[in-house]
Amino acid sequence: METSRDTNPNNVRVFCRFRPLSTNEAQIFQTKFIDISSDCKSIIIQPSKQGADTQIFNYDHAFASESSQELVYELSAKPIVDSVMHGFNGTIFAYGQTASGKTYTMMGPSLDSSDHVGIIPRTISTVFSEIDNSESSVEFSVKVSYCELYMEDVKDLLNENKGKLKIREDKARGVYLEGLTEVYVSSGEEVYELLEYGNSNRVVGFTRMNERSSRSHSIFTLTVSQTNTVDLSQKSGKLHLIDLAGSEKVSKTGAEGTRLEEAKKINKSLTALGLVINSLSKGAKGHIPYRDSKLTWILQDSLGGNSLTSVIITCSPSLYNEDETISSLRFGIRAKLISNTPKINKEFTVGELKLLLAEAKEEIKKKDMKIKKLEETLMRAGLSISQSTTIDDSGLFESDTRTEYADLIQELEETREILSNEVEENSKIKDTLTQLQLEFVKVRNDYEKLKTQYKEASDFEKESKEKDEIIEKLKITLESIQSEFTNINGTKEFLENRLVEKEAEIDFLKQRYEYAPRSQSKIEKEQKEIAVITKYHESLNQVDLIYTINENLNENSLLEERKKLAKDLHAKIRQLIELEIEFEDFKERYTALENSLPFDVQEERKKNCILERRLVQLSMMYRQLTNQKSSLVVDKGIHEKKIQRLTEKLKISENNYLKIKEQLRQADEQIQELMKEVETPNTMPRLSVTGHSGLNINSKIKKTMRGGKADKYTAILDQLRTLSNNF
Ligand SMILES: Nc1ncnc2c1ncn2[C@@H]1O[C@H](COP(=O)(O)OP(=O)(O)OP(=O)(O)O)[C@@H](O)[C@H]1O
Repeated sequence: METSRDTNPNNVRVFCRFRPLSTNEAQIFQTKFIDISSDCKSIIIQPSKQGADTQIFNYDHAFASESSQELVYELSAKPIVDSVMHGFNGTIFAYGQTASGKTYTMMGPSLDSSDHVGIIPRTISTVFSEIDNSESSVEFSVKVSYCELYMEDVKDLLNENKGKLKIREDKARGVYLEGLTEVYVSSGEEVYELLEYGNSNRVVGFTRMNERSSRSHSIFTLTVSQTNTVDLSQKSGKLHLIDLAGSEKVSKTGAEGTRLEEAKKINKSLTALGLVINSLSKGAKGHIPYRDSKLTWILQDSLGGNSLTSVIITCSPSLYNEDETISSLRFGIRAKLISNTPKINKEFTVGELKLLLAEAKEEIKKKDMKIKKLEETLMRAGLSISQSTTIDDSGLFESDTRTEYADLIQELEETREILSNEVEENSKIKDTLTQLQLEFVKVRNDYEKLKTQYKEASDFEKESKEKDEIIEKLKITLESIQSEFTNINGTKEFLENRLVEKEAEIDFLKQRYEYAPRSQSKIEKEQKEIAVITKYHESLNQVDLIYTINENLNENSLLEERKKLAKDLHAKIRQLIELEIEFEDFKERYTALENSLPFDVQEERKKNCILERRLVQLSMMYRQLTNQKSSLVVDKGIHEKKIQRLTEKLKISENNYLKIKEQLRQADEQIQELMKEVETPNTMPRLSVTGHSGLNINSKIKKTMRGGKADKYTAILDQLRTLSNNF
């Protein structure tokens, strides 16, 4: 048997995986009957019976026993996971006889060993790492559900109290399970916890072929929704990861009682799956028996619908299982022929809707022109285009042409109606989007305003802090000035006292002078006389000078006058000399008088002089200090007024702070409400779950994540929250 390798990219992709021989098989049925081609695309089965042909099965990839879990994931699952991250639906399921390695492939032998984990845990890691690495403008939300189909009943593995779930179908949601628990998650760890919890609820039992045989089909579903916060476009991808129960020959598994009943149901649903795949592989357009079993009904979209699907056929390499292996390989070949119609599940942006609208308008225009031309042709043929005029009336056309024309008109009318409906629909969507955009702009503006207010508030806070510091400094300066002033006052008082003392001393000294042979006043009087004489002498010298000048000017005419003046001058000089002699005499007498004073009086005089100088200095200091004091008093007044003004400003700013804080709180509330409105999923019913401890399976609250972990919007909210908390 040979199958075509070149298939449509939308076809179900099929992989085949052989597990290693089990211990039993290795001991008893060692013979391997299969080979894998060198390009790992084909399985070659050598005939075990004489005369039979070699069989070749072609797949997208064939994994040998030693293939790693990572390789299986990278080739069979990763491309689908990537597509889900781009808004496509995806399904990955493992199919094969019991104990062929389905659970090993989908889940892995244990969730704890990272090297050996299977497709489901690896998918979870990919999803969260792709979210982390995507654009920060994209907002993600991820929700998971986990259920099993046991004995033809659907059970919620995340809430065992749910009972049997019903399968529903509607246009908007397609096929879904009513009441299935869907949990929003924001990290791989959360999903692992849910997985472990769900796995612990799965029905697993011992059979002769498998110690831990899955007695149910399990469906783990991840829905990744994303919103581009720039153009507001939205898309969401749903990924079903399915571990089917294995078909089994009851004679081999030795199933009895419950195990037998389980085996019957499992085989029945797998037969239904085979029939659906058969119908689809033949390209049947009509009825596909999806509803013949719950398994095929649930998988309706994954098989021939809006989904990218990978099937991994798991097989035993042992000759003991030859029939089952060949049967599984055939199933895979049929599945490979199924063509799906995957499409991105996205909401249009305004720009895209505008484009669609423009295209629709263009189409209408073309059709209108066609109609017009046809009408003109009719007119030229002498027909009017009134309601009553029919082609039959004219009798001008052959019946074929009439029918064609009528069909065309009909088609045009229908197209026009469809297009106008579309235009109407588009304009409604456009309005909604415009409305949403306006709301978004409003929220953004509000945020900008708040940001500005916050900035102003912080500036004001900074300014106030600076002012507070200045006030503090001024207070300290004032205090030091006041203490300096007090010191100066003390010094001033001390100096005043000293002055009084010194004045008393001077008085005392003055009294002592009275006993001297010549009093101080007399000395002063003599000094004054000496000064007068010196002045007079100087004036005489001046007159002499003038006289000399005049003499040079007019020697002859003033001769007489000169003689007279010379005479006067001589007389005055004589007088001066006499006065000088007398002055010298006075001086001598004064010195003698001073020398004749007793020693202590002389000392007292010297002291007196020093004290007088000190007194002058102190008086000057006192005057300076008084001036300083008065300027300090003025400064103090100014500073006090400044402090008063700043205190008033501070009060005003405190009030402003309180107002801004209140505004921020209100804005935060508004944003929270807005976000709740935007985020609340309106399609999924809210579930109330009870009975689990520790595990948050009640999480119907959407947890949004930003690509690149640079969550701007959340950051804004956090900023606002912190801001309001900080106040
Ligand atoms: N590729 C593999 N490498 C090593 N061991 C494997 C591999 N595949 C399966 N096994 C082992 O084979 C045994 C059966 O595997 P598994 O339980 O996955 O089969 P199954 O198809 O899920 O069976 P069932 O349909 O009964 O649930 C397990 O012990 C498993 O560890």
